[in-house]
Amino acid sequence: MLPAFHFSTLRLFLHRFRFVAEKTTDRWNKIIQKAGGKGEIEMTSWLSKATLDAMGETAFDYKFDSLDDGHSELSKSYSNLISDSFFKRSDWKIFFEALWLYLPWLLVLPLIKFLPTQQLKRIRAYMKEARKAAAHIVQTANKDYISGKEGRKDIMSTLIRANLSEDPKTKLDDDSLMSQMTTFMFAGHDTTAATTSWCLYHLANNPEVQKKLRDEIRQTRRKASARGDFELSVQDIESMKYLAAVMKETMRLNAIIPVLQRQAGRDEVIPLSTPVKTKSGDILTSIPISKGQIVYLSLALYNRLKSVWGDDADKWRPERFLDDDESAAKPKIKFGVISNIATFGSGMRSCIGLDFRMTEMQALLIEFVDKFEYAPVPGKDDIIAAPQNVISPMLKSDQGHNQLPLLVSLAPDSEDLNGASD
Ligand code: HEM
Repeated sequence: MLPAFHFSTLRLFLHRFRFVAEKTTDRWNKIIQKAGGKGEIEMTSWLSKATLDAMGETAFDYKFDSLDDGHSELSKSYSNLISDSFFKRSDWKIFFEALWLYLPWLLVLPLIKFLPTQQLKRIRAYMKEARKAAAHIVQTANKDYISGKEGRKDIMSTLIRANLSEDPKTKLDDDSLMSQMTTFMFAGHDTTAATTSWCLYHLANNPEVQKKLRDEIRQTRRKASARGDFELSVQDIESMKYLAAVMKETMRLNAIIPVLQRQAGRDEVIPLSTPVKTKSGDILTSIPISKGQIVYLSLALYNRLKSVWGDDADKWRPERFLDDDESAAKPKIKFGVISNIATFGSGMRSCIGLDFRMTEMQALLIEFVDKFEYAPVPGKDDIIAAPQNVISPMLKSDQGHNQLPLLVSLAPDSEDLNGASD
């Protein structure tokens, strides 16, 4: 899959991410203009729409149109697929589903196609639509390859072309290729939506950081327009160190996949970097693991270890990721795939979508922060981290679904909103 996630492919996506970001701010602008210049916007649902559209545009060259209220069948069947089935379950359904865990898989697997639970019905409807869309992409990419056309640039098409030139023995069949579409949607949509929501949450609660970030964005835009460029280039975006620090600090503090699970392939002894004292007073310097044993790795805990990040590990402070920040944690142990943050896993199964997500979030945040100012909504600021399919913001006083209401108004000296500023 690596060719599909190559940096040169991702560069091509920047203008598509930008398009989605502009469409989102356009919708928000309409809402706040109607509310007299300042309005409440529920961020998680909008970001879920924006990231689904961005995923469609870049990964499959497919228009979900969810920012236009989801006219595509796939978008309708996918919308809130996991969170709905997670929360809208009666006690008997939870009991029924829990029973499966005690049945042999060989018995359960053939039944999954027919079981009438709400969750499985929705997953089956989604799979039907996803397969239709994926089959179309696979056929088009195959045709382009045979006719020697350069073809489409989305991730799936690049993946299909790379696969066609593979050794026939290791090639994926069409069915496996189509399954990748579902993997991308599950792995890359809600994850980015939740992380961007957390980012806006922290910016709303830290107005001085929000202003500093906006200043950096505008300064970079001024430099680009002095060069005669209308849009920011990839290099411009890469040069925005404060934006990167804001994103990294959010990913550190809000690891939206908090725990990974691994199964030991053989008996092993894991050495500990620091000895641990158990409740009975024994000192452990290593942990023995038996073959087949399940090991849980807490990414969220590592990201908040005081021994790694310093005494303010629980505080959101982007400055810790700036090179010139003297007080930034300089950890002795290096872990993960980006700046010692565990959020994307580590090693050969770490997140393949890391650069994709960085580029997407950069494009969204640049647009969002340049155009609007964000603040908590009085009386609706009791935000907690809730375990849904990923860890998302939710109101403590109104639990049941993702929610991040924020007060949104035009940012000072905001331009480019069809004359809507001032
Ligand atoms: C903030 C956003 C994201 C987070 C926090 C995240 C996190 C992770 C983590 C922790 C893993 C490792 C799972 C494991 O080791 O068991 C992973 C794997 C993966 N991610 Fe992401 N991810 C994000 C965005 C994306 C995006 C945007 C895509 C695709 C466009 C993506 C595609 C994948 C895929 C395909 C894998 C499986 C890799 C493998 O098994 O070899 N992710 N992700």
